[in-house]
Amino acid sequence: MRVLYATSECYPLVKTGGLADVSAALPPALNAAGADVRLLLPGYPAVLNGLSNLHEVGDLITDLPGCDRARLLLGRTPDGVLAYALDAPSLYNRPGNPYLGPDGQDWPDNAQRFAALAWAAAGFAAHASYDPWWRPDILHGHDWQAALIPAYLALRPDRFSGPTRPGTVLTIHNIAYQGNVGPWMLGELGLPSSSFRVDGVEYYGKVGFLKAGCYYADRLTTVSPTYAHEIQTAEHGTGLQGLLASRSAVLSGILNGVDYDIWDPSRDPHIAARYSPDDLGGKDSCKADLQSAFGLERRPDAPLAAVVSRLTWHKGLDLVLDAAPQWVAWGGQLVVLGSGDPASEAGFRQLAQTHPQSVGVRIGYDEPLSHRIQAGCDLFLVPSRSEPCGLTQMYALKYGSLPLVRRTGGLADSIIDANPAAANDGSATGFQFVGASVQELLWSLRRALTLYRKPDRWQATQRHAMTRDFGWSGPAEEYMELYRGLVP
Ligand SMILES: Nc1ncnc2c1ncn2[C@@H]1O[C@H](COP(=O)(O)OP(=O)(O)O[C@H]2O[C@H](CO)[C@@H](O)[C@H](O)[C@H]2O)[C@@H](O)[C@H]1O
Repeated sequence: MRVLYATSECYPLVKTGGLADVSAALPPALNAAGADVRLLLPGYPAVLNGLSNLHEVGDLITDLPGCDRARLLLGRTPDGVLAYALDAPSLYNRPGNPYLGPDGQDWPDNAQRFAALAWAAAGFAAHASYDPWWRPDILHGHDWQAALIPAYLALRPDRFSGPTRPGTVLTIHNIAYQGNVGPWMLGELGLPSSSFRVDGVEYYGKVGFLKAGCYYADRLTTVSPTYAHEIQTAEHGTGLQGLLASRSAVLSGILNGVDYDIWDPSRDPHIAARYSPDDLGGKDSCKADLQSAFGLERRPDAPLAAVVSRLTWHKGLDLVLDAAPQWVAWGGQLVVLGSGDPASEAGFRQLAQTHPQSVGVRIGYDEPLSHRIQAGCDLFLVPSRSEPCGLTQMYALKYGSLPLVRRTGGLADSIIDANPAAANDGSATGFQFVGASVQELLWSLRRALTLYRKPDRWQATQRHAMTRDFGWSGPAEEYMELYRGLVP
């Protein structure tokens, strides 16, 4: 089973969020399950510099949207997965964030940049010249950046028909990001004007990349079963709910996994002391390390809650901001690592200034610090309004930092609330709340505090959380089954 896995980010080469973690971990897991997966990545400087043994394959590509000359290079990721880099300097040779310019705004040509990625992926279906030695059976695109792949196959048979048509899969990691552009872009994107209709690429008067993918892909997946259901509703579907409901027979939710080579407190090089379910002692040192890193009062008995997140509205962190004064009044501490919405950044900065002994805030992106936070906190907060899967709550389980989450998407599917029934039979792994309100968040913080004040029961819950298996082998099997359904 040859799978071309087209994605706009992959850890550790380029990462802005969870998509990068999945793109790094799922392909090796699929390869271990018997597939032959190769990545296709935009040739950002970090990708060209980070892939080893990079060499040119195939002919020059001269028909990409928005770019007249590009090369395909093949190399290996640090995890050993083969990866094609689409070397199109006019589109990708820019430093920093893959989507945003130095002014913090989207690059104005993002539509062309990611249409080109999809175009190159679709080209593998037709052109033996792309890589004479390797033709994919499946084209698997991720998020809006790769969502035009199935649209190109369907709408441009003049360019993209080959001896056999590969199956197409589109995975939605977050439906909130859709890639919508004005209809005047159709020609530049290589889409026929006849496709600008509701049963095509049109989406509320615009060209919708994600919409087009949802319409044309053979299979649609998203990253948790609950989110697969939620995106068919008006509350979460962001306008695509009708289309997705009409395609529910080919839509499924496969929960993401965790790469335990990277996220495991018994061998994490970033944390102050190693620990495991059998010996939790090191976690106290990690907590002390975290308190001093954020200049907080060194109180071993203070319940320390933490957030590591992009600061966007859908992550629900305004609720944390509003609940924090009460949490501090209860004796709690809080550390926050994140960046994003300027108002949210300012709010957290202000909170830390008001409570310097109890609240520490770091605005920015810091991978090693995120490990120290996972290890050093007691409670890990993910109060998202919507959360397709969420990875940090699963990392927190492994680090014995009990997740406190809103019951939505993958948070609902991965955390078992410490309600009386679950607490009695020992199955609880964290805390959930339902309504996106400060009152509900505070109520579950209070429940967490009550459990925290019973160290034996708290530690039993930690141990249970730490031994849950959210590795990638199960999800990889589910993707394999899906692929098999597409290959005759
Ligand atoms: N300031 C910071 N410093 C360091 N590290 C930071 C950071 N901010 C975030 N991170 C890291 O980025 C990743 C975030 O992953 P998530 O799954 O929580 O969210 P994201 O919304 O980006 O991903 C989308 O895609 C993923 C993958 O499918 C889904 O799980 C998710 O629900 C969906 O919204 C984690 O590895 C986290 O540690």
